[in-house]
Amino acid sequence: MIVVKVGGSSGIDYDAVCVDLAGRWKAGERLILVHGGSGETNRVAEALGHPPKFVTSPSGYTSRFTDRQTLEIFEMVYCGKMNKGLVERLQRLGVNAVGLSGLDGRIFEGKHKDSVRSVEGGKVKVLRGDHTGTVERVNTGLIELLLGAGYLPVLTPPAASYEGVAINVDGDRAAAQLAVALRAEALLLLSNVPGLLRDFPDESSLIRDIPANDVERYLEFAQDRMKKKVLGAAEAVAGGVGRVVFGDARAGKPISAALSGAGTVVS
Ligand SMILES: Nc1ncnc2c1ncn2[C@@H]1O[C@H](COP(=O)(O)OP(=O)(O)OP(=O)(O)O)[C@@H](O)[C@H]1O
Repeated sequence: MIVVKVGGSSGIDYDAVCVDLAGRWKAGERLILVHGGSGETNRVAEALGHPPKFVTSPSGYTSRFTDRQTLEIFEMVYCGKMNKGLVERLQRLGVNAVGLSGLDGRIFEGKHKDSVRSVEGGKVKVLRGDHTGTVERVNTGLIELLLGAGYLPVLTPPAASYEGVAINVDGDRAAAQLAVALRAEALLLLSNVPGLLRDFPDESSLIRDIPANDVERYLEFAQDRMKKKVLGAAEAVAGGVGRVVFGDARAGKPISAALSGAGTVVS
């Protein structure tokens, strides 16, 4: 089993990802697609007059402050436009894909965090009314049912809280938990960069290999949202996933390239 997570930043070639995915699926490989949608969510939120608000925690992690209205916009984009766009591409390529969010069948579950600490102007503020959390549990029953019946699952945040509330969760870490739960042989985190760069945005500074027992040390090279990918990779390899690759989804055959060693390989 291979878990492929494709991001939602600008420049990603979703046609290239789906053509590659469809080819491998039809050849008999079992794969699951997880996706993001941050770039499009930002555009739609601006257009709807509710611009995105990002907060940086005292430990340096950036996240989207998700009030109820933001959550609804997030769902429109992630579960609507992005998810159905990918399912449609796969259907046109002859793959019977099924798109679901983590809320459906409680595929992704975690604790609801209602407040977040944010560093603003050198001071730490507590913001309430946040609909976020982290995936702690993956319920694989529905996924196994779909895979067993020949469907390719296309999954997206949000997740379900233990009380059944929709929560915005990081897609990379959700994909990592999924890969662990399914005992996947590989997790591919594909985005609009060649991999983890030692000196972002200099693409010639690509880090080619990271030893599985030393992933967290590489957090120092990751800025803002890349930190979550490094954290997800650490969680996946600690949970028994054989290999995590940070790969490029901007062109070519992104999945095949990542599986044949392009990008940053954590193993
Ligand atoms: N050291 C680094 N190497 C590579 N990219 C980095 C680094 N530090 C920060 N980044 C940023 O991380 C981004 C990738 O993370 P991001 O979460 O935005 O992507 P995504 O997975 O495509 O999106 P989504 O959240 O929608 O799934 C890159 O576009 C880049 O701007």
